Amino acid sequence: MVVTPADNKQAHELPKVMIKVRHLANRFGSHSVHENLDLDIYQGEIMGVVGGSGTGKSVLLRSIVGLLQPNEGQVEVFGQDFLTLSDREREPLQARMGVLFQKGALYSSLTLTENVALALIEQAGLARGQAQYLAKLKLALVGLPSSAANKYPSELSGGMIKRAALARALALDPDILFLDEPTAGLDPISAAAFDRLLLTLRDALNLTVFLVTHDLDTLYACCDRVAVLSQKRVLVVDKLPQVADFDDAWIQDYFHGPRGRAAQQTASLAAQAHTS
Ligand SMILES: Nc1ncnc2c1ncn2[C@@H]1O[C@H](COP(=O)(O)OP(=O)(O)OP(=O)(O)O)[C@@H](O)[C@H]1O
Repeated sequence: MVVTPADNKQAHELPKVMIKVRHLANRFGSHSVHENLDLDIYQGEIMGVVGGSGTGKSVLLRSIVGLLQPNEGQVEVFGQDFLTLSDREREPLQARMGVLFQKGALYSSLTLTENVALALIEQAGLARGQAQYLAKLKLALVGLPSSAANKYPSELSGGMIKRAALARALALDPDILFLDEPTAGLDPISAAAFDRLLLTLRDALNLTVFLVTHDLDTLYACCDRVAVLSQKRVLVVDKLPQVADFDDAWIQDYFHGPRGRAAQQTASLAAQAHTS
């Protein structure tokens, strides 16, 4: 059973913090992207990270997973001060984090099985045969038919490629999954199917999910809480209705513009259908 922050509160227990970011600053030359950014992510939650283009959502993701050294601040993951660890100390923790990058980036010259197996060979040191066997299980886990396993990315639809990239992110059985725009470029039906898959996997695998998205339907369908990046920091982090009520021009446009209203209506209809 997944223990959500809400369940934990009911049990009068504090939720376990999986990612703790404090006073983070990221600057590129004279361009300051983050200053004094704080964020906590709890075990088992899906945290949606939104914000205008260029507000630093991907930079935040890269700072947390250790691909970018911030200029200032602390990043604790699994209770460990990530930025002060040596590469050797950090590697086993990084193996517990799966990442699906914005551009999906599967190797075009490898089949789906080979793409997923590569992570198991390179990062877990598995023999090729074992890695390919496990890779096929991961592809099945994300709902790909066995006939897709030996295909190349160019032979597949966008939705199938996203699923394969997700299988690769899950290759090492991570505790935290980072997704950068996983539904970008998908048609609405494939995007909704991806959202359902994410919820199922979160529950089945007890994942904590850091989800960068512009997709309002995904926010309504999947996220336990939402963090809005603006003004170089997390302007607000809360459950979606509270965030949508926050007094800020970008937030009001985003959540209460035509697309925001449509996403909210879809979510209410889905909730009604679920309860009737
Ligand atoms: N390696 C880098 N060198 C210089 N500038 C960078 C680098 N990486 C990111 N930036 C800049 O940091 C800012 C934030 O980039 P980031 O990709 O995190 O934005 P984002 O919020 O994810 O945007 P989008 O929603 O458009 O994907 C941008 O202005 C970008 O140009």
